[in-house]
Amino acid sequence: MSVEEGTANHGRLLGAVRGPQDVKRMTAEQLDILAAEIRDFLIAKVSRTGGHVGPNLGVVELTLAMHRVFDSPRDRLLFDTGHQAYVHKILTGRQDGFDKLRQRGGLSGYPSQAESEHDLIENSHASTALSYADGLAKAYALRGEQRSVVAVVGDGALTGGMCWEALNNIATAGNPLVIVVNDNGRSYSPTIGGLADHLSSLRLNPGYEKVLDTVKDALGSTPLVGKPMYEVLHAVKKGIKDAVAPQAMFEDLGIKYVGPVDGHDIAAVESSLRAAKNFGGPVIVHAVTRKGYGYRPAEEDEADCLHGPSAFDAETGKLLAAPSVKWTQVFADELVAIADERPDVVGITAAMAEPTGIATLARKHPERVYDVGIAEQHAATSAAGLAMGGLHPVVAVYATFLNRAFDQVLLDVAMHKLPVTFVLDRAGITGPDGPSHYGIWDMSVFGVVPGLRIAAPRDSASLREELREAVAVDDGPTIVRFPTGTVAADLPAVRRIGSVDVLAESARTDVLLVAVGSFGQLGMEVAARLAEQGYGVTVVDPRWVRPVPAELVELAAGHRLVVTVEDGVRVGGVGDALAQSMRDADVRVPLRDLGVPAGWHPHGTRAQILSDLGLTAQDVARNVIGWISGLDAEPVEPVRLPASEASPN
Ligand SMILES: Cc1ncc(C[n+]2csc(CCOP(=O)(O)OP(=O)(O)O)c2C)c(N)n1
Ligand SMILES: CC(=O)[C@@H](O)[C@H](O)COP(=O)(O)O
Ligand SMILES: [Mg+2]
Repeated sequence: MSVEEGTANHGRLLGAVRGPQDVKRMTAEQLDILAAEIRDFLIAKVSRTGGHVGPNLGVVELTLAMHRVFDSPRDRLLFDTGHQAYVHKILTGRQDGFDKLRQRGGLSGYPSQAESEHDLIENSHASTALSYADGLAKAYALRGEQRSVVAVVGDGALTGGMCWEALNNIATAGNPLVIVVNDNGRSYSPTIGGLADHLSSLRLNPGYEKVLDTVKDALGSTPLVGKPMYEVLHAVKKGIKDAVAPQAMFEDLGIKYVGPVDGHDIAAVESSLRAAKNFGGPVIVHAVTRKGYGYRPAEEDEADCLHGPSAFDAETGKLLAAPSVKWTQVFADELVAIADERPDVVGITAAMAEPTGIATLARKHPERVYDVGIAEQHAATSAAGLAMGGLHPVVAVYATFLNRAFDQVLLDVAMHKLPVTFVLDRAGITGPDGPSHYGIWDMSVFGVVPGLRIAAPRDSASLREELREAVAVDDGPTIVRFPTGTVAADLPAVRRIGSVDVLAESARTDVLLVAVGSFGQLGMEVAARLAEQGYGVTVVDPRWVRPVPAELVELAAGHRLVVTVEDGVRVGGVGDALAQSMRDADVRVPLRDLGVPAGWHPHGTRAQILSDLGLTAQDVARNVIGWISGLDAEPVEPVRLPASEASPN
């Protein structure tokens, strides 16, 4: 495409970029223009679709430099968490896809192998890229392939334990590997912990910068000619660093350190990357960037630098969606009320205080909230320690992120019967973030943990009630899980049997419909549709879904058909567990379980994906009518006894 044609699309230079080779030829002046055009493009497109505008504005120059120094896809560029790969997608031929970013059938918000040969890691969970990179570099070394491996990892992701496991192995292996630390000082909020302090000591030490500039000027005319010269240059810098900046941490690991470099200075980043590329061993390039760089509404956004907003006004950065009562806020407000009454209740967040609502508690009781960084495993076991110390921790994470702490929940918490409450926001199908963000595993995966109880509230009132019940449990862990978005209108029960809420019942007991969590409303709509066909449906909300309440088995025995519907995987879900309890009690009523098939479901809106999965009132009702009418039509077969038990006559 010519520059002129490109102009018609996205900007004079950007419109002409169809692949990385187009940026390799550009002059410094053109690159500055291109960076500005990319920023304009990101703001224009992501303001309409929503997405990770802040993180991507911070990596424009960094990504340009990476694609100029390395030859993707032969050289592999890995993005930790992957939410900051939009610029990479823009430079690898996918500009046209941004009108449908994170929409069904459109561009994924994360790298996607189906989209491009330039993409590799699709997993949106943080702190994994260095482990992938370690393995990839070992594979290339063993196969004798001369290919660079470059991993971009944020300062937030670097607080995840896997990164340190990987760094330990990377240092030992000694394979050529470039680790770009994208240090903008923030996860959502400012990054916490000793590592963050260390990184800031590196990037903020004026003495080091001044001395370094002097050395660089002196050596500036000396072209880097591979390892020998690099060693000289590096030895000098290392000596200086040790003198003015205590940055031995990385180098004592056996990994060379280059930086800190201004991550918005393309030439400086390129120079560091070329040095790292030619070094012949593992190198960390410490790039200092600013989240939301070049867009004032993002730069000035105190909460999270417009980390991942929904659609927003490009001029002001203000969200376009009207505020609605979110599940998260209901949880946050009730947690504060509980904490006001219970001094033993404390909150833990894994670098997501605002998104999980824990920040509300922190504003009221700052001394009782712990941000552990992106470290869910540590969150779980440090919660166990807090509980051992006489407190009741409430660990608030997105459901999908607790997956990585299964062992910690199972053994460190549950086996010790410790009173820890895990509040899982974004449980079930979420939508725009796609398969690795779907919180669909918890009721199955954690449902097998002995002594752990799982609550799935259906509305605000039940969330408040079940959260209180959870923090009142003192002989084991609890989970309270709820979906993303606007909380459903309160759905009152007609009565309660044990811990089970009956939402609707009829004179006929054709169907027991077990509607898990926020599917309570769906259950009511299904019952109405079946009533039109003359069938009677008892709709129940189990409230505490694992272990399965015994009352459900008793209720099942009084119906012709049991149907369960849950916003979680079917395998090992509530339906499976209820079927097992019914078998154990010899209750031989047919049961059909509806839920999410275990699999990698595409991104879209929550409603679209649930519809694609048949989890709508219309689809469920149609299924139930088919099943119940099938029972009507079934001849009553005599129970066939095995021959040996048949009566002699
Ligand atoms: C295991 C895990 N926990 C939490 C998250 C949610 N999350 C997405 S991005 C992000 C912050 C990442 O910070 P950083 O690595 O510094 O990248 P930046 O956004 O600053 O570019 C978090 C906590 C996640 N993706 N994975
Ligand atoms: C990349 C990441 O894990 C988060 O930024 C996530 O995209 C946030 O999801 P919500 O928009 O549901 O808070
Ligand atoms: Mg960061």
